[in-house]
Amino acid sequence: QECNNLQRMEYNVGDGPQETFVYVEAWDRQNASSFLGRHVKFVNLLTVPVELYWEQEKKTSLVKVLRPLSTAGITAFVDHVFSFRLREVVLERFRVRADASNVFSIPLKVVDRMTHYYQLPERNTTQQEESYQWLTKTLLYNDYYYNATGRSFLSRYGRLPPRHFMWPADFLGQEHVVQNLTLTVLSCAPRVFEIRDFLSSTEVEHLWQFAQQKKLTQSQIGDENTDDYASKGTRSSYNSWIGRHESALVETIYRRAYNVLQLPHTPDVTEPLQVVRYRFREAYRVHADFGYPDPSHAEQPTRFATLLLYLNSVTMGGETSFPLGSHGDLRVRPEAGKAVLFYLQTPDGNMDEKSLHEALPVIKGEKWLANLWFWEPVKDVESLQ
Ligand SMILES: O=C(O)CCC(=O)C(=O)O
Ligand SMILES: [Fe+2]
Repeated sequence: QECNNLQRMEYNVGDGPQETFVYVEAWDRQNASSFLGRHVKFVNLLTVPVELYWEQEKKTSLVKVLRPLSTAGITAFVDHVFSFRLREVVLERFRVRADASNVFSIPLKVVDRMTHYYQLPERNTTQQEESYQWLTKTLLYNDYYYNATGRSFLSRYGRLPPRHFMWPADFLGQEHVVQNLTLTVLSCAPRVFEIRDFLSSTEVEHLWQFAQQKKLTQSQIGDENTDDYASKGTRSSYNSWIGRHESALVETIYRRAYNVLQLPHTPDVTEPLQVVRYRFREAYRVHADFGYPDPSHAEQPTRFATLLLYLNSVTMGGETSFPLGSHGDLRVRPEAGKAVLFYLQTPDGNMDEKSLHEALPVIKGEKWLANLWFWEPVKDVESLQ
């Protein structure tokens, strides 16, 4: 049974009627997830920074500052209320919904009137004008997209479908053999695969030794403009980075990873290996690995897939969890040498909001793992907002 389909969709975002193919899950979710975390996307259409606050009954806290004409995302929980503020003035309030598109923009419809009212600078460069056009078209497109697919459109309008190959995930337990490794489907949407013995015990040992020599530093999350909603307590691990050319063995692992994803070796679309150590109770709360590039960037580069490499077996806790897995909450147990591949995009060029995942707290011993991230279509870490 095909569980992922492309379906024709007609739309009009102001350039006349158009049609395209969008990704739909032709899949009957057997255990609809009761998980209440959602990816929430924010769009700032103004030419000034706007503050995003989390509104609780007794206190409000700054989550992040949205740059002018930009997009940002967080993982939030159903029924939480946020506000956009400009110079302390609440412009808009909104609530995270379980079954709606959680894409919120400021202002909703009246950008030019607002600009006038608040005496904000007008869009005065071609780049600003271009970003504004892309962002408004993206918002219009999201209405069509959500109606057709039940998912939010998290990419920028006009982003091409991935040029990279994607392994199909048609049913649970489906296997793909590449060289002498087997990818086994653990979830159809998001597409998650387990690869046993991806690393030999020698390689595990080598990576581990390598990581010991590096100075581990407290893990950062992608955005520095955050406070407690998004960052405090979200990631408590320590990590370091290993470049692919730092040792011949690491280079071999990179080559194998490219083969497993069926990608050409050039251009290099990977980041350095990020080695992570979790101690007792350390965790990484539910998050997405993709980011939001500048809307005026033609290529829209962002992360495409994550390959997790487990460097030890954890006896209690420390599982990687995919709470929106196609067959309910999926928990992968860390086992030395095992890898997990999951895609962050869908075949139509959208970001996969169901790829949210979490590193559960370690209950016994330590957990060591390496992240290997692939970008699409090119690697451009600087482009993320
Ligand atoms: O530790 C894990 O199991 C997952 C790590 C992760 O999601 C990340 O570092 O982005
Ligand atoms: Fe992650």
